[in-house]
This record gives sequence, structure tokens and C-alpha cells, in this order.
Amino acid sequence: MTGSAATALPESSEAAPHWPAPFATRPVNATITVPGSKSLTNRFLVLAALADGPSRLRAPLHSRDSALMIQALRQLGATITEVPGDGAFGPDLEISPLSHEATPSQARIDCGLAGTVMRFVPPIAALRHGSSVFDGDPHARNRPMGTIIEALRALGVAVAGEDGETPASLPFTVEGTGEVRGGHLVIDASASSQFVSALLLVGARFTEGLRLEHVGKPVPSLDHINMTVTALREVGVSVDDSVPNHWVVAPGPIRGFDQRIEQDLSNAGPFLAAALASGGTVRIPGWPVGTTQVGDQWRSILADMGADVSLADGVLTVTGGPEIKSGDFDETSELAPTVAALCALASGPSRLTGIGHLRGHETDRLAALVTEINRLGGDAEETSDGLVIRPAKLHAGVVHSYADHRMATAGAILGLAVEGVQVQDIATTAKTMPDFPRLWADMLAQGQSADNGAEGSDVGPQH
Ligand SMILES: O=C(O)C1=C[C@@H](OP(=O)(O)O)[C@@H](O)[C@H](O)C1
Ligand SMILES: C=C(OP(=O)(O)O)C(=O)O
Repeated sequence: MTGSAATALPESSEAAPHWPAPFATRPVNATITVPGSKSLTNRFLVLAALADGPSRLRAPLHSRDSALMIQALRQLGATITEVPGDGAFGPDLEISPLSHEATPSQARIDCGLAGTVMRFVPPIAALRHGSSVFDGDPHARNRPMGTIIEALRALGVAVAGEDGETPASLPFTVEGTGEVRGGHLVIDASASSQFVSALLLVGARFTEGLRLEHVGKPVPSLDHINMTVTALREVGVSVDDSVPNHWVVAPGPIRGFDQRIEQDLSNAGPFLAAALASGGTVRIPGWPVGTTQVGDQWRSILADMGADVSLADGVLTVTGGPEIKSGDFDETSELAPTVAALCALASGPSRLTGIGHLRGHETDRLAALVTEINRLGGDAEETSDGLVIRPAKLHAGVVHSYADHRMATAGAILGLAVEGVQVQDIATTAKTMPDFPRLWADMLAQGQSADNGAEGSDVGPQH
């Protein structure tokens, strides 16, 4: 016993036994359903809290990041209740929007390591009367926050650090006065698309709406901004994004809604990657048509890596070939750790570009991927905006996850192809997929029990 019960970090389990990543002794052959999208769940939670009436989220994600968002919005005055639903991974959510009467004069917001909470919630805190103190996991204090803090200050909202100075990162306190005038705002969102999404999500609730302009190096993860704009339009907000790097959000109400959350296509990635790493087949039923999720890119990325990829009747089927083809992969955003793991198993050299901002993700992902791939005997190198990964024979070893769910799942992919890989702190996958270890084991068990080429039984949630 360390007596450190106060720490609520699932990734604090440095001392927990390493997870022996299952080695694929034969090609996987499985059908998998994954839990709901983190990005969609947390966006619609925010929109429901800001809406003019009650909302319902069907089949939302239940994970650490969504729990932190729920807790934060409750602190600011939203009522969020679990109700039975037909989602396979947990209840639906009913949300009554923020009611300022019932909130504490000082709200305390734990952001954990969730980018969506630390970026999306401070502008909402500006709309209430009272102060809101934001902090998070130790590493959360390293994640870029300056842009959102400066944006709030430019909008006339007081934000102070622990020492009373202007902070550039967590922790900080937002002093809400009950309204924000809005209008024209210039930011540099080159460190994260979440700065843009955060301001767009709340812009309709500013008295004058928002005319947001980005100036600086390119904004990364543009798919996530498109997701925000699409979600806003779905709930009746008028957004003009016709001019690159400019977004105009008209002031007005956000409609209460009833929204089903798509499964998380980024988190489908490691399972699809298993088809390539083992030369087997993975099927994902319910693949959404016309999605805004960046994970839809798996269809082209995995085909470029030599897999046979087909989407028929809503089922995405990926079959790995005899080798994983190397290639050049640009702007893979949050898919990059999974892509990098596959590149470490590929037959030639690969280049990942347009992902310099991953240095500000859950951990410095470029450094972490290089260190962990090379620890297993690989040949990876950082560039200014990405990675170069050359073929090398990998060996057994411990993959460190740095409290990063996608580093942990990258370790699992490597372990399928390399015998004797262990993953330190697999529990950190709870950030977005608490069921990961069981789903992974089920995927392999299904492959083992099925005859070659036979349809695997459906792997999904435990009922
Ligand atoms: O808005 C979102 O839901 C996200 C935006 C992206 O952030 P960055 O722009 O910082 O990459 C992505 O990587 C993150 O996982 C989720
Ligand atoms: C970057 C990620 O998360 P966050 O929402 O915390 O930024 C991620 O999930 O890959």
C-alpha cells in the first residue's frame, strides 16, 4: 500500500504487472464492434449542455475521457443521467442543459489527460457566474493551452494562473461573468485543432456570435474541425467555413437533440491493424456511411499498406497480405501511433509527415514511438514533422505507454507479430476504450476457435 488513494489516475499503475501482449500464432479471423467515438461523444455532451432544451445521447462512449467531460459539465450546472438504451457498451445519457442557479461558486474541473475537456470546457466556464479551477494529470500540465487562455482573455474573460500571472498551461482559473460578447477573434491554432473546435462549439452562445480567424502555421487535424462544424449544423447552428482558416458562427440557440453516437473508428484501428500484423481478416460491422471521423481514412491507409479492404452492407472487411507495404503517410493525426506500429512491421522504409503537433498529445508521441520501436530492435527516427521508420527485425521487450492509450495499443499490435512483447500500463487504454484488453483477447480467441477462412463469431461487449 502506498497510501496514495487520492490519485485518480488509471495510468498511475507503474507498479502493476506488465500486460503480456498476445502473440498471434495464426492469422486472426474476427468480427469486432468497438465502443462509441470519444470525439463525437464529448462534442455532443458539450452541445447538450449549451442547448435550449433536453437532449439524449444514444450509445455514447463510456470511458475516462467521457466521464471527465460529464463530471466537468455537471460542475458547471448540467444534469446528466444514465438511462437504459440499446447501446452495446453501456447506458444512454439524458442531458438537461446548464442551469446556473445550482452551481457551486467555485467549480473544480479535473481534465485528466483529456484534450477535449481541457480545451472545450474553459469557454463554457466563461459563460457562468463564478470561478472555475482547471487542472489535470501531471502530464496534462505539459499540453499546449496558451491559445485557449489567450483567446478567452482577448474576449474579455479573466484567466489566472496559480501565482496570479497569465498562465500558458494548466492549472488555471477562469472567472466567468455570465456572458461573453464574442465577435472577431484571431488565434494561432497550429498546436491543436481543438482550440478551433472549442471556440466554435460555444460561439453561438456569445452575444455577438464568433468570427474566428487562424493565423500561423497550418492547423492540424482538420477532420476534427469538420466534425465540429457538422455537429453544430446538426443542432441548428449556422456556421460559415467557406473561407480557409476563417469560421463564422451566428449567435443563436443550440437545439436540444437526440443523437446516436457512431463507433470510434480511430479505436477500430488497432483491431484492423491486427489483420495486417497477423495476415488475417477483421470485420467491423456498422461502419458508418458519410462519417466525419478521421478513422474513415483506415480504408485508404490499410489498402496502401497492401491489405484487401472492402465495405459492403455496412461491414468493413480488412484482410492482410503476406507482407505489410511501407509508404508515405501524411497528416494521420490521432491514427499515427497505429500507423507507426504497422510501419515498424513493414517490408520497406516509411515516412510519416504532418504530425509534428503530436509532441503535444498525451505524451510526446514522436519521441515515445521512436524510443519504444527502437527498444524492440526497430529502426525509427524523428523528423521535424514526423517519423521515418525502416525495416528491422524486432525482438521481445517491454513497450512503455507513457499514460498514452494509443502507445499501449501500438504495443499490442507489435506484440501480435513479435513474440514476448509486454505492455507497461495497459490500463491506460481506459482513456477511450476501457474494454480494450478483453476485446483484444476475444479477437484472438475467436481466431483460434474458427477454422481457417471461416467467419468468426461476433466479438463485442460483454452482456
Ligand atoms: O477534437 C477532437 O476530438 C480531437 C482533435 C485532435 O486533436 P489535435 O488537433 O490536437 O490533434 C485529435 O488528435 C484528438 O484525438 C481528438
Ligand atoms: C490526442 C488524443 O486525445 P485528446 O483528445 O486528449 O487530445 C488522442 O486520443 O489521440
